[in-house]
Amino acid sequence: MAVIQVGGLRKSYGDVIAVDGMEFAVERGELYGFLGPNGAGKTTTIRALTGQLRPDRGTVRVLETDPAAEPIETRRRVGILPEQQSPPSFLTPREYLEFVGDVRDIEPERVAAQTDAWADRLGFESKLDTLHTDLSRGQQQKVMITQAFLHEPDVVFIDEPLANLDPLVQEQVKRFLVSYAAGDNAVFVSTHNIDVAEDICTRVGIVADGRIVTERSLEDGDDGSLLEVFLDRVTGADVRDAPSLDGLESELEV
Ligand SMILES: Nc1ncnc2c1ncn2[C@@H]1O[C@H](COP(=O)(O)OP(=O)(O)OP(=O)(O)O)[C@@H](O)[C@H]1O
Repeated sequence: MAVIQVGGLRKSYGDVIAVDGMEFAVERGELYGFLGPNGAGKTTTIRALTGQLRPDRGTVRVLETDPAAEPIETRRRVGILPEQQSPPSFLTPREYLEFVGDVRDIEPERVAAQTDAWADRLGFESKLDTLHTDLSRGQQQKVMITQAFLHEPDVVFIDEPLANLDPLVQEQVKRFLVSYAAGDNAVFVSTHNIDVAEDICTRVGIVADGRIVTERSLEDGDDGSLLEVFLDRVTGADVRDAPSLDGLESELEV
């Protein structure tokens, strides 16, 4: 049974139609990639899925709950790593994670154990008691990843999970996401990065103009690379006319 379900979703901001006719479903065990260019409607969809905005039309269900009707309950049960969000500058990672644990009703001992495990996994043990204002962007991103998984949620929404991380930590986070999804959870990753989607996702939905234009399972070896499908469905370009795939690919990784 699907733990994330979106049907006929529409959301506009004034005259701008950000999402229209968005449809997809994600089941436990899937690492679903939401891949699309700037302005395709990815963040708007995630905000509808996490109870941060009310759709104009359509159905949104997360763990069988309507996030617009029960935003607090939804946010308690899922993990969210929003795009470009930083932990509070006036707190240390340890204080912030204690605060997050408190809001989510997690036992303090479990919060402490999870904090130590994540600090060890991502290598920020020495920064646990340093104010966020004195941490690098990458170190702050590690704290944000930790808060999303602190309560070991069944469903996690992540916007650009690898932003600001060095290559070694990127590999660790990628491996963690794959194993977390395989443990009967659903991980939903929004990204521009075709390589990352191809590397870790079990299935990818390609988003353009506010809806999914095609979906690809990456487990059963669908024909063609994701880049070719992306170019064909999003830009209408024939990849054989392209002078260099590498050049195009880096252009797409905004
Ligand atoms: N608060 C807002 N007010 C007006 N228009 C908005 C607002 N938020 C988003 N939009 C518009 O809605 C469309 C979809 O935006 P959205 O942020 O959902 O795209 P996205 O796929 O997440 O893009 P990116 O990859 O650049 O983050 C864009 O045209 C954007 O300009």
